[in-house]
This record gives sequence, structure tokens and C-alpha cells, in this order.
Amino acid sequence: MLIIGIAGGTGCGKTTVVNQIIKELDHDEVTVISQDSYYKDTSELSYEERTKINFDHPKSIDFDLLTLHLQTLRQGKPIEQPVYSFALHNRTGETVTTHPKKVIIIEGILILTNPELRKLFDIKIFVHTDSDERLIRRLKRDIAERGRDLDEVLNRYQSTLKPMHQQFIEPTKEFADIIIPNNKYNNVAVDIVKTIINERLV
Ligand SMILES: Nc1ncnc2c1ncn2[C@@H]1O[C@H](COP(=O)(O)OP(=O)(O)O)[C@@H](O)[C@H]1O
Ligand SMILES: O=c1ccn([C@@H]2O[C@H](COP(=O)(O)O)[C@@H](O)[C@H]2O)c(=O)[nH]1
Repeated sequence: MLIIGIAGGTGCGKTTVVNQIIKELDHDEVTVISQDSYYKDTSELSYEERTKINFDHPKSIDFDLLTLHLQTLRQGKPIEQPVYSFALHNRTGETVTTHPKKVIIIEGILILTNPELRKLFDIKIFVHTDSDERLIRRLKRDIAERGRDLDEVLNRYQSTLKPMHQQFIEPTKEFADIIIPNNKYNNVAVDIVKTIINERLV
């Protein structure tokens, strides 16, 4: 089994890079897990209270469960991956049965901040995109796909996204084996990662 961790600030293009990597892979051989599925359950809070959570701080992630799930997959056993709703800012209560595969990709802004989780990655990748480009992408995506508006994204950017990125996310670049510059689509870097995966699959 090959476990690949892909980190990088919000809007850097992690999900896009992952989709490019797995596009031609056999679905029986690869599975993708998003860190977003492991935001802590906050059902005890009201919706209003949940909107005030700092979702860019490592404390917002249930790293114990994510680490346990990766260890379980490594042992060849399936897991029940929580389903997260950006609209509710919470887990839905549903789970998806996720089976072990030859290649497991975990992507998320904070996945390289946790030492125990880092130990489980065979390859650590950091996707780098300049902050202005990330903000533009995040604005467009969150308004189009996550039901946010201009004020919500800009307020969150100033209050938490930017400081949390500088404090927690950017420093994890030093743990990466590979840094992918992604201000523009980077097909060369994606091809290199695909080659590494294909070598493991034969
Ligand atoms: N290299 C790129 N150039 C331009 N737009 C991109 C690029 N990579 C991703 N995007 C777009 O930016 C937005 C955020 O990308 P996404 O992959 O969701 O980032 P992340 O998962 O890191 O938050 C998406 O709308 C995506 O289509
Ligand atoms: O309920 C939530 C939970 C998280 N967020 C934001 O999502 C990003 C992480 O996702 P990416 O796909 O890597 O952008 C993070 O910056 C959180 O602020 C949210 O808006 N609502």
C-alpha cells in the first residue's frame, strides 16, 4: 500500500491535482480521503455557533480518528468515513464505507501539521500557490459551490484563513518530499506523481 498526503493552503488546487492524478487510474486501485471528512462533530452547537468556528486551526480536525482510520486501512480493513456538509458546517451523521486500496491519497490543508499522521505517509506533497491566487480561487469556488457570499469569504480570510495559513500551514512545507508549484496548471508535476504511483502498482 502507498499512502500519499497532499497538503497546501485553501484554494491552492489540492482537489484538482488529486483528480488529475487519479483520472486514468483504475478505481479499484486508488481511494481518496479528504481531511474535510474529519472536521470534529459539533452537533452540540447551534448553526450560528458553528459559523464562528475556526476551521483553519488544527484543533478543528479529529486527527485521532483520521490517524486510526489510516492505520486500519493499512491493516487491510475497511473504515466508516464520516460525511461532512459545508452547508451545515458539520458532519451529516452518515458514513461511507471505504475499503483499503493499493494507493490511498489524503488531501487537506492541515494534514502535515500532525506528527502521528505524518508518520503514516509514504510520500508527502505540498501544493504551493500564491496567496492572492488562492483567495481569488476560493472566492469563486465558495460562492459557486459552497453557498458562501463575498463578505463571508473575505471576513473569514482576514480573521482566520490568512493568519492560520501563516502560522500552521505554510510551515509544513518543510515536511514535504515534493513541492508542486501550482499558480498555473502543472501537468509536468502531476505526471511525475503519476509515474511514481504507476511504478508501485506494477
Ligand atoms: N492551476 C489552477 N489554475 C486555475 N484554477 C485552478 C487551478 N487549480 C485549481 N483551480 C480552481 O481553483 C478552485 C480551487 O481549487 P481546489 O482544487 O478546490 O483547491 P483546494 O482543494 O486546494 O482548496 C477550483 O475552482 C479549481 O477549479
Ligand atoms: O464548515 C466548513 C469547514 C471548512 N471550511 C473551509 O474549508 C477550507 C478547507 O477546504 P479546502 O477545500 O482545502 O479549501 C478551510 O479553509 C475552511 O475555512 C468552511 O468554509 N466551512
